[in-house]
Amino acid sequence: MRVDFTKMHGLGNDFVVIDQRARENVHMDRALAAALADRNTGIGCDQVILLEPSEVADFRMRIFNADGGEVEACGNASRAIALFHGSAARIETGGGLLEVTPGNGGAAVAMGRPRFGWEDIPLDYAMDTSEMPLSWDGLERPFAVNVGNPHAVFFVPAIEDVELGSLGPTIERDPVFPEGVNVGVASVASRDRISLRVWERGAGLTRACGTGACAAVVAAVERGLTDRIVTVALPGGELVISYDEDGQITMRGPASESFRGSFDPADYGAA
Ligand SMILES: N[C@H](CCC[C@H](N)C(=O)O)C(=O)O
Repeated sequence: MRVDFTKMHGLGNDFVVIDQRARENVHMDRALAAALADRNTGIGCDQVILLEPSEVADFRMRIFNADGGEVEACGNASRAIALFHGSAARIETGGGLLEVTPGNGGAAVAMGRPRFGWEDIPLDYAMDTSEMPLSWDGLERPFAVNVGNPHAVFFVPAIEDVELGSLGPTIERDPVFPEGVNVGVASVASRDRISLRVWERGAGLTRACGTGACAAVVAAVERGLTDRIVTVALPGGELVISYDEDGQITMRGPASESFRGSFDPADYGAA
């Protein structure tokens, strides 16, 4: 039986969305997610997003990276799903409960509060997460934070000068990050503007990373580099992140539907 999907993106970070809230049409696993995400032999995307019923929210969003790994959070997909759903909703994710509000060609997402403890990131051993005493070929002393998923944020003078395509995977897979990590390189342009590139865990370089933008703003505010409302310029476009006095993160930005289609799981070796 063919399975319907909707192709969506947030600033070029793209998704295959499969709505299984009414019934399960296909059993998603690592192999099928990676096969669907493959840009040569599959549909092609950075993440596969599954919608399912939830006991604690309006519905549940499951996130599978292009490598097939299931993870806890995806900021850009949260906005895409808000648009897809079409009205305000509470969404259950592995990283916690999100509140989404669609509008103005995108959505606002209440992402919850960041966590800073070394075991929350997680890291392999105790250290100061606000300035990890480590370096990787000149990239050094990142701010580590969990915003539903783990991020290491490096502040640099010029993000385009960083060889993120080679340094990203090295850092992502460093044993100090037992669950891997998303790697952001950020430059602070002013008290309300940051430029950012992200090597995503399980997906590589993407056009945008919503949780990466949240992590970069939290890091910048905690280090006193910016005010609490910041425009983050990513390769695919801009997001506005606020990180308020009581620690709540809100992300605002666009989301789009690209096209709708269907696939036969048997073509991907699935039942
Ligand atoms: N690669 C991330 C998941 C997708 C995050 C990104 N696409 C976003 O918009 O937040 C991780 O493994 O935690």
